[in-house]
Amino acid sequence: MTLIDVKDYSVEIGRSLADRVPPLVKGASQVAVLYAAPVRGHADAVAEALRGAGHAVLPIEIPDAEAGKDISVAARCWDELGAAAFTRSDAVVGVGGGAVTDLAGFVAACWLRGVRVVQVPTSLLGMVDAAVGGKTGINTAAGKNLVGAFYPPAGVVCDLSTLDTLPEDDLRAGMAEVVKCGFIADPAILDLVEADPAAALDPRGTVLPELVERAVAVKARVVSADLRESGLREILNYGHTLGHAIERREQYRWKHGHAISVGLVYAAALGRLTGRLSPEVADRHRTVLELLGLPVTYPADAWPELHAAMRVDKKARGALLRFVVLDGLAEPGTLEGPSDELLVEAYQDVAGTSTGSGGRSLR
Ligand SMILES: NC(=O)c1ccc[n+]([C@@H]2O[C@H](COP(=O)([O-])OP(=O)(O)OC[C@H]3O[C@@H](n4cnc5c(N)ncnc54)[C@H](O)[C@@H]3O)[C@@H](O)[C@H]2O)c1
Ligand SMILES: O=C(O)C(=O)C[C@@H](O)[C@H](O)[C@H](O)COP(=O)(O)O
Ligand SMILES: [Zn+2]
Repeated sequence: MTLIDVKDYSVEIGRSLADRVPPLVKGASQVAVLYAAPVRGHADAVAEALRGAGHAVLPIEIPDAEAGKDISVAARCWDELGAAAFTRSDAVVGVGGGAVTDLAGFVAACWLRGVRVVQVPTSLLGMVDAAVGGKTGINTAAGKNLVGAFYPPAGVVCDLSTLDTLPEDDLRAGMAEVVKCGFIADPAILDLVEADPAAALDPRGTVLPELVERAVAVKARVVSADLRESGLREILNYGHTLGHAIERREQYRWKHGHAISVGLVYAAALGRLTGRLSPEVADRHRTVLELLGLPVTYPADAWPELHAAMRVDKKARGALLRFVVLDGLAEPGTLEGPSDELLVEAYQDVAGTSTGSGGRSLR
């Protein structure tokens, strides 16, 4: 097992780790286990380990994927905690993909103004990103993750054996966030993917665990330095300004990682067109993502809707849009208040209508 420390807690990475959960909820009489139907088996294993350690378990099944990140679902969880007389010494455990861990963290952050939460991510994306770092929340009609709290977990248990049941499409989607970490901080990730994309996607091989560890290390370093996103943490949002707009336009039926994949190509185009990023590194975004079978294009006629949706991005300041861009490999920076002309030009890379502007500078 590998341990990666975040400021006040650790991320444990290994196989068959259900028994690592009980020590993290020590002192709790009751433990609510939140999960969605596709991971019921994994949640049962965690519940069994908790019962074995003497805890009373309150299983709460929530709707799958983005349908779970809804205020009505959070309210139902709070009703169940209330009915069970859940106290401040009790604990919540989220078992599932990023949607479950985001919701579980939010439920725990608000109940009695904060009870312990332990995250047990079962998707690749949950392990390398969603369950680590304390961003919790739900979606609203206005956009993605617009209501939430920074609420760090008491611990994160990444049981790699759960990935054996993860659908391949979701495994690929998680790789978008891994690749993001490669571009913003750890280019060895990109080298590993390019050397053998099939190995990178094999949950029983040795490459995927290394990618998980590297991506978690990037996230751990960043959130340890800036939990509340007052500066450095914004780099983890690389590719997300357009990505979240796509998710909203698709009414959350697109996988988060798929939307972020397209968003990464867009962010790379912004870097290239402002003369900050070389055409080679910008192109590398598309090639790495394509090697992993991830989407890199989106319809041209969607632009007006996407542009409007980007206005509620959390990095925006008033009417000023702000993007994370690269000044080189592993050199993230900020692009503030880009012109509409630049935004449209960059979108042509995504819409497949680019006229091949190469390294041309456009500010
Ligand atoms: N809080 C953060 O910092 C952060 C970071 C990145 C993403 N997110 C959020 O995470 C969500 C995306 O997470 P995701 O990609 O895990 O999607 P998801 O939670 O929707 O899971 C994808 C699908 O895989 C299923 N699944 C998960 N693990 C499984 C397993 N081991 N076996 C079988 N099926 C399994 C889920 O039930 C779901 O159907 C988005 O809501 C995104 O906004 C949050
Ligand atoms: O941890 C972060 O910070 C991130 O930005 C990680 C992202 O991958 C993640 O999707 C996050 O939920 C997006 O946050 P948001 O604040 O833009 O909603
Ligand atoms: Zn993300």
